[in-house]
Amino acid sequence: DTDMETLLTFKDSLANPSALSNWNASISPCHKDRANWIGVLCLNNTIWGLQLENMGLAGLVNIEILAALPNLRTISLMNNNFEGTMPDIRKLGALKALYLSNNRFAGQIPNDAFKGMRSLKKVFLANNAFTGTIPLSLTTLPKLVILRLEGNQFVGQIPDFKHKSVKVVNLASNQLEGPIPASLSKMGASMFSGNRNLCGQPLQSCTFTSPPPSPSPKPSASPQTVLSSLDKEISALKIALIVVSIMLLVVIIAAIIFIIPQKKQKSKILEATDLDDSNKLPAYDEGEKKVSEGGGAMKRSDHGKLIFLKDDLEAFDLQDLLRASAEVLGSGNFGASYKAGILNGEAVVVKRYKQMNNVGREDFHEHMRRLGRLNHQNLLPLVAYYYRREEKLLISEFMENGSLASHLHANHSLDQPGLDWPTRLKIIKGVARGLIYLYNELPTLVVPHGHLKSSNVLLDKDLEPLLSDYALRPVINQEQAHMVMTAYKSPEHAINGRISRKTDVWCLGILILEVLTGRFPENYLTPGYDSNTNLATWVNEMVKEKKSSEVFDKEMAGTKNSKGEMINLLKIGLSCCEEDFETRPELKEVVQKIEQLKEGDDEDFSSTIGEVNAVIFRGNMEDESYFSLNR
Ligand SMILES: Nc1ncnc2c1ncn2[C@@H]1O[C@H](COP(=O)(O)OP(=O)(O)OP(=O)(O)O)[C@@H](O)[C@H]1O
Repeated sequence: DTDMETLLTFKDSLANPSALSNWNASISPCHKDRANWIGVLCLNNTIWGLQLENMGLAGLVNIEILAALPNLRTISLMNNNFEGTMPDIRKLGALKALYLSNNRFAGQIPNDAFKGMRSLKKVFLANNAFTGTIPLSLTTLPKLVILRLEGNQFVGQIPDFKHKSVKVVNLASNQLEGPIPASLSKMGASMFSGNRNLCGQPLQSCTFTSPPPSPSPKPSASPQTVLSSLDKEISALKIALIVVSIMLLVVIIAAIIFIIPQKKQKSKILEATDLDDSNKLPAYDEGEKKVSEGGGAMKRSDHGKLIFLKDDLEAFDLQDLLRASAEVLGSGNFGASYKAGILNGEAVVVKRYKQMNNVGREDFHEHMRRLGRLNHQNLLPLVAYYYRREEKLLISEFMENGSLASHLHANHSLDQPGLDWPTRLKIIKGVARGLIYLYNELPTLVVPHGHLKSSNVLLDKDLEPLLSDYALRPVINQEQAHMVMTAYKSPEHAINGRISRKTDVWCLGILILEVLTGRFPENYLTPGYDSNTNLATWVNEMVKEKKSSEVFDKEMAGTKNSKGEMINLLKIGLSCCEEDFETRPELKEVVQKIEQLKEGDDEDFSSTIGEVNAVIFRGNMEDESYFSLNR
């Protein structure tokens, strides 16, 4: 009720709240995790976010009112016409994300406007009319990850950002001048473009017209003074060493008394779940074995708990998992995956993640609960998870048809023929549906999937695709994400140092080309993006060199009468791989186009390959935009 009152007060404070028409007292804003009111994000009957975007809201906004919502973590007012000065947010100390871009906020932001905002990770103030210098309190936010100030009128020098957490600071199109501080020198040059006079890495180095004044020479000291000051320094060093040794001794004694007995208990769990550096449990070394072998001394109470997200599957516990026969499925960027047969005969997959240890326990639980609520036929449901600070286990159902990658790239036989065209199109359609579902359900994530690739598209018994490893970016260590996640292999990350909601579109494009060509995207084998090893570059080159007969996978059957659809899908794939993400289509647009493709009938491909190529050439010649889009 209080939350409702707060929101109604907020609505009344707005000049034209007509878009919030269903905000009224007849129904509460949230029912469990579902929102009854537009733009409200709910969790367990409480409000954790407001997403009032593109609503034509205008006038002044009093964000302070929202401080009465105890669980509010994210506020977005983007793409409206709000005006006035920077809203005062300091009473919302738990806020994690503030999105105010694309409004008409103006004027100088006070230096202490962000003081004490210890949880703030994302600050989007882009494309407003802010003036004056960049507020210093922004530079001291301990958790800041993304700051977007582009398209304002900030003046003066860029201050130094103190915390390593900062990954993106976009300052383009302001009136800033002077040297770029070392803390930001690794960002892409586009982050600083369109300013008055900035210099230093990653832009051109600063040239000073007059050399800085040289310090006045110190009078030289006599040998006696030098020796006596050296003496003093040495005795100060001795004292410091003695103090440090005593402190160390105390710490070691305390460790022996308190910590080691506790550690012994914990290590029993470690014995059960730890892999060595080679990413294999010792018990897994000889293929299929009992996981608990060698760990027989474990008591039931010693195990950590598996936390189940789907009630119907709560049929086993960690001990069952550890006892189960298990088989290594493979080892990816994040860690290894195991297939484990549990008591009721069903198989589950346990995947170990080592790059999730920066995220706090509560944030991790909250994110897992969020993922557990997702429900779509093209998403692999997360069944359960296990939390330990250094390592996490995520448990999902085993998909008997393996991954799309294994179907596309394994050697085919009569028993396991390659996928035919109707099946490949069905898979792409399912992937597109799963993706758009993620986009709709996770509106606040920058990349709702983030790790889309063919080994993360699993196939059920009917070859229906299910996406896996989705929406993990918020819990993956930021400093490792760029090494392991496919989103970070996109051109925009290489060029602009950023990823966006269009980055999954790029990954989808690569996946489409992989499905059509049967070629493995080599660019995923190296860190970062390299246009030379990019599949889209290869396809474009082949078409330009009139070698398009080699573009489509020769093992793809069932292509007769489908050439138009195949070419259309190839074009969709290439448009998704557009390097400039501004001109790349939105996911919604791509999914609509994919949905319109028909699945064709089942005849032999070889007889039509010539025709297909002829149509590709004709299509390209006729469609000017085809090449210009995919230069
Ligand atoms: N639920 C599942 N059912 C069947 N096979 C699976 C399942 N989950 C993963 N696999 C398969 O196990 C293998 C290893 O998967 P894993 O997710 O560990 O690595 P990856 O997808 O290759 O890389 P990354 O760690 O970057 O996601 C892959 O071939 C994958 O397709």
